[in-house]
Amino acid sequence: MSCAANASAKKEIASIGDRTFLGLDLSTQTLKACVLNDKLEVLKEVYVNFDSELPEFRTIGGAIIDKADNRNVTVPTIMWVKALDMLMDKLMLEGIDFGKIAAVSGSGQQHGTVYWQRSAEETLKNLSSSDFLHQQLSSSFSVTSSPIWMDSSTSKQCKQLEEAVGGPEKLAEITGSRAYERFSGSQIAKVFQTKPDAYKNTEKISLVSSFLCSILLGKIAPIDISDGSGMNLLNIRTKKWDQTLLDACGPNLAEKLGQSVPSYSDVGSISRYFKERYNFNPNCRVIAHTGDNPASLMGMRLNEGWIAVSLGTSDTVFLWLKEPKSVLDGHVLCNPIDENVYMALLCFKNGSLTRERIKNKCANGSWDIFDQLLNSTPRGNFGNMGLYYDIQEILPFLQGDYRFTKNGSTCKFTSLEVEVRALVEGQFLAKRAYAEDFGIQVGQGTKILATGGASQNKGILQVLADVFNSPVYVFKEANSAMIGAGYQAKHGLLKPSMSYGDMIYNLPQPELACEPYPDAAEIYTPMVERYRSIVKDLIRK
Ligand SMILES: Nc1ncnc2c1ncn2[C@@H]1O[C@H](COP(=O)(O)OP(=O)(O)O)[C@@H](O)[C@H]1O
Ligand SMILES: O=C(CO)[C@@H](O)[C@H](O)COP(=O)(O)O
Repeated sequence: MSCAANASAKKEIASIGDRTFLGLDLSTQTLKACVLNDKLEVLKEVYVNFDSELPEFRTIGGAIIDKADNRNVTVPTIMWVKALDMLMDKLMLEGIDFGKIAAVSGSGQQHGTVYWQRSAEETLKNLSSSDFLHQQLSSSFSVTSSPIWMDSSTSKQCKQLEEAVGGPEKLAEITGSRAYERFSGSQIAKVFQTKPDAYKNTEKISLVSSFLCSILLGKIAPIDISDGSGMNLLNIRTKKWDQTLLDACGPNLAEKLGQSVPSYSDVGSISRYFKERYNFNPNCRVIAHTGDNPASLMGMRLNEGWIAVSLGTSDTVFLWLKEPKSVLDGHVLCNPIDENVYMALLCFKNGSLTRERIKNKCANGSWDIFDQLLNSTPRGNFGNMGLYYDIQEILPFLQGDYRFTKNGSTCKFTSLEVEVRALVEGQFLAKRAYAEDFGIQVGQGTKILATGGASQNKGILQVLADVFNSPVYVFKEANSAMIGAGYQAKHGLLKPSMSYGDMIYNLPQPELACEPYPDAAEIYTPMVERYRSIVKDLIRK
């Protein structure tokens, strides 16, 4: 190390009150960043939207869906790298003092996998700070398009994984979930089976979260146990990979994945590339990155008694869980704050993009008109109900549009406003039905915390409050995964001297957005039962 480098290595990060934290979120449609001060207030946010700012990759909603069957869904991995180049430049243009950043953490859309070519780690270590990352990492991926969470092409591999351990119940008991098509284990198995040479040339496999972390670290970062629980490969009790499951997916998988770590782990200092190109302080620490839902749990400061509903590209329902449980519909993940507890997660694929389709069809592409239509129909929608699945849904496993009047199935509703309400009510009826099946108590005393892009929409939140017969709260900041990553940066840096609870103790409480109408239970409790029976029929058919 030169004298100058040595001196700068000793340079302290800004005084404690002056230090900042960087939180990143590589979600489906956007790469987001926030800079938080030591009080965890947001100083700056910047975004790179994939469809509009990186049009050369031709994504729609951040993904490329294979039109042949709508089941193969991927993203060119290099697009995410280029987005990071752009995000860093935006932060620089905003005048961020990178030297004050004490720690960085991040989150990523869950389940997606990145396949690092042999020698990629060498490339990561030796990046030249005068060039963009995407110019230098363009040949670092043995599989150039990463399968993401919207993919549903791996039913065959799911069956194989369940058979390897004695059935779906056993797999759910070990890993927190039965086999799901989007989970990383079956995706890796598909790569091994369909692209054996690419698999052989793969030195390491990352999740989207640990891939982002690897770039900041300048070496392959470990997978954290919380995002790792979305792979069908990790034993959620021992927090170790399950060898039988690894063997069922492909050879030498343990080496390719590396050891998993608790989500708050300090995994090293920021790489030379970021120090030289952006003037990061050499003492800036990189904290492990996690999945966007676990990061949201942190950002929403969720504790017992609350149910979180995230309305992003996917819609998810999640909550804090003290003990793991075995369920066939839904997931149990290791908790990103404390490895001795868990979180429950339900995921619905057809969230915001489906709402956008109906907005474009019925409301001229305007959320304001969408809201007017929603508000011009009564709760219960005159007995009309709709289920809309643009792509293969997870819960329930259905695709297509299904419309019902109070007398039975129909191909078309009589008005646009009925269609809009049918969509929104149908989406929340599904969430309530699956939440109840999971064992979540809905009703008396339930409090809902909403987040994600669509949580800015009061009309949508009112339907959520009514269907769940519970008040809905929001934080001013709707991007809880990004904020949660910022919190994890500080938590990981200070642990064990400061607990997460102490760290967030003085932060503002969420604000009440909507309360249910007095007739909500009377209207929606029977509708949940009707929804269950419709779904049962559709699945049987
Ligand atoms: N006013 C609004 N009403 C309903 N949905 C909205 C509104 N504003 C944004 N959205 C939705 O938010 C979505 C993006 O949410 P976001 O949480 O950023 O997604 P992700 O994190 O998955 O990339 C968009 O697809 C858009 O449909
Ligand atoms: O598959 C899941 C969770 O199991 C999704 O929730 C992804 O994590 C994508 O998240 P968003 O981009 O929609 O926030």
